Amino acid sequence: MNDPTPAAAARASRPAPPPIPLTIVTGFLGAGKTTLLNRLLAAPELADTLVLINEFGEIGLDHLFIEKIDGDMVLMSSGCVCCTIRGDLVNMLEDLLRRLDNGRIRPFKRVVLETTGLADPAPILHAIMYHPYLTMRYRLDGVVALIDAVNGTATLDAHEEAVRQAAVADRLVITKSDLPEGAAQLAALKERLARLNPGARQLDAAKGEATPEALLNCGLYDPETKTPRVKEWLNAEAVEAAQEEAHRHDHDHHGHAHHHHDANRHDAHIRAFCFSSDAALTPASFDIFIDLLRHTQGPRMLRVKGIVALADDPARPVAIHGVQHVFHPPHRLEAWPDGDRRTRIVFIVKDLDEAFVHGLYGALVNQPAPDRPDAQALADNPLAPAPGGLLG
Ligand SMILES: Nc1nc2c(ncn2[C@@H]2O[C@H](COP(=O)(O)OP(=O)(O)OP(=O)(O)O)[C@@H](O)[C@H]2O)c(=O)[nH]1
Repeated sequence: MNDPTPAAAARASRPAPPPIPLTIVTGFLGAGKTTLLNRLLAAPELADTLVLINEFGEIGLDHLFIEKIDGDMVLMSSGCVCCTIRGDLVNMLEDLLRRLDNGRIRPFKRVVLETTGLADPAPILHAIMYHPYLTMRYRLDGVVALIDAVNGTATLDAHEEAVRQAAVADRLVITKSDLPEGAAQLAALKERLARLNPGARQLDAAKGEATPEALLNCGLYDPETKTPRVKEWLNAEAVEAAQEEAHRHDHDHHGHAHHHHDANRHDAHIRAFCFSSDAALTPASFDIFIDLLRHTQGPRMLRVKGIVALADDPARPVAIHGVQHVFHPPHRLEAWPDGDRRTRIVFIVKDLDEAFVHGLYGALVNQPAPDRPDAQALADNPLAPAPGGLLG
């Protein structure tokens, strides 16, 4: 229906605003996405950038680690953007446009979406590329996939999501080649990535090659430039989206809308949990906690990140980052990033039981599990060291 008011007429006569470039930053768990974003957001080219961060698991911590943000930031947690909250991503992108048009948020010139490390990028690309309104207002500027040189080869062997992330990318950013373990695998990794995605430029983050100029303005995302497998994935998404639409239509028709949710898209063994505690560890117990987790559970811990209160300086927590068996040196923060002063650690694990972590932490802060004495909790705990190990 035509709206005859002068305001509507003025709106209608305004030229359509240029589409807003949208960059997707993906890469497996712990590959270095937040680290790269922090560096990029400090650059003048990224002024007025709106950052969307999607986290896997109930409690997101990434926003605490983003140091400098010129634009706004929206955290989407409790689900992975590629599956459970795919509809939410579309709604959010539409909602941001409404707010922008109504002047209810600070204008932004660019959007960067950081996916979860477990995201399959195909449904995200599909949602953005084939949505009639979003394609008018956003210009998919490119997909940047990060690959960690230390864990990259093993991750590509074990996780199809990582293969897909690398295969759909316009830019492949290799991180951690500065670490000896990463440098040793670099040549083979680069060769593998070139086979997987011959059209994508490879950039070495440690050599300073992942600059805004190299990563932004990749041009409109074009699946035609990708290998045939990528096109297959995107087509599969088109079929699934059509099925979802039909399914939704059926349900709406019968008066009960139903949100389709493919919970099995990720490996059923992978899950996320957030551990929190009011009790502070001593620095020595903290070292033991990390060593025990690393040595006994390394391969099961896909990603560990958190902020930990230490008894020697509880006002300055320690940030920890673990990626499989590799724990990056923890660093002291100058202050707590928000009002919550509890130790909070997010674990993304494969076949690791949350109760083990609680038991170990409890034992180290002298808070044994209620049904077991302290030593017993440690001895029963699969995290407990083997005889002759650190505590053995
Ligand atoms: N040595 C080295 N460390 C790096 C590099 N890039 C990232 N890191 C470290 O790797 C760890 C994980 O980095 P993040 O940026 O949090 O990784 P992420 O991909 O955002 O992690 P998730 O959001 O959990 O998937 C941190 O300790 C970083 O300091 C690099 O190029 N070299």
